[in-house]
Amino acid sequence: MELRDVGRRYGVRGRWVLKDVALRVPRGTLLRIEGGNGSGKSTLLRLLAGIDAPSAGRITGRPRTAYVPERFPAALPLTALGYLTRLGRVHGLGRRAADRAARDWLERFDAGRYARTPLRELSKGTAQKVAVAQGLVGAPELLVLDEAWTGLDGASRRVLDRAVLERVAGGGAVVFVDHDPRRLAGECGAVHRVEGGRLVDGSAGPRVRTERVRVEAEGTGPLPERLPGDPARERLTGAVRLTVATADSDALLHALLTTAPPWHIRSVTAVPAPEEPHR
Ligand SMILES: Nc1ncnc2c1ncn2[C@@H]1O[C@H](COP(=O)(O)OP(=O)(O)OP(=O)(O)O)[C@@H](O)[C@H]1O
Repeated sequence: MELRDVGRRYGVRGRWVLKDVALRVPRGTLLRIEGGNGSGKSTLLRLLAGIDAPSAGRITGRPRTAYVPERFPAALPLTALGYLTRLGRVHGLGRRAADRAARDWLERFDAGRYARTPLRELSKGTAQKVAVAQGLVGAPELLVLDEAWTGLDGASRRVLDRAVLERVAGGGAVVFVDHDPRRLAGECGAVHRVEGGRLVDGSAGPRVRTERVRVEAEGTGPLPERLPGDPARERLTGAVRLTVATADSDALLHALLTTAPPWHIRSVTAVPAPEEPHR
């Protein structure tokens, strides 16, 4: 697939969120997209996924694509298995093959016992497993992952890491955004950074200096007293800001999303080392 001079703005007079983006996504490659908050990463992923169209430029050679969005539409009136089986059918699998693939992926994510559970009754962690499984069930030629690891437990994150590498080894392309700069580090064919609406080579950028992650979250219940990574806490209006070492950020997000009642994640920002505030 190839993007040529691609631009995207929301509204005819809106500012260009992306401009003159040129990108080739060859088969068998793993591509990381990075960039600051609101820089346009999700916009680029939606264009790559084909669920949004560019305002300028062209996208050619689209392969069979699956997309795991930042937020999963869990309100569909389907069970986990019913949903995954349908997605498998959409990707061209026969009824039995789709059923088998759906069950396999639920098992791999240790969620087989929720096969018959309606999507809207799933916990946040299990819903995220289903969200990720729907991207994998049809073995797509292009897989687009927007923060897909967030909300998964440690074992499931490793399952997803492996699944991504399997897709790439099988000739598929995977493009992802993740707040953890170590995610599949060393495995990426290329790292690109969205900066000022342009796509630039990101491999030597702030990524390597990132040591901490700042999470802003809001919730109706109390914040758990013990949180992974013992984050620095800062109260905001109606929210809390937590800063932890990058190594602890996944565990922190998982703890916030799975506490009862769950906390809602407002934003996740990588904090480059030179800007690190005093704790
Ligand atoms: N549907 C939309 N309508 C209007 N503006 C939008 C829309 N989607 C995104 N934007 C704007 O486009 C810009 C880029 O947003 P985008 O979500 O792509 O950034 P991002 O890098 O993924 O951000 P984050 O890291 O916070 O997820 C932001 O200013 C955002 O407000």
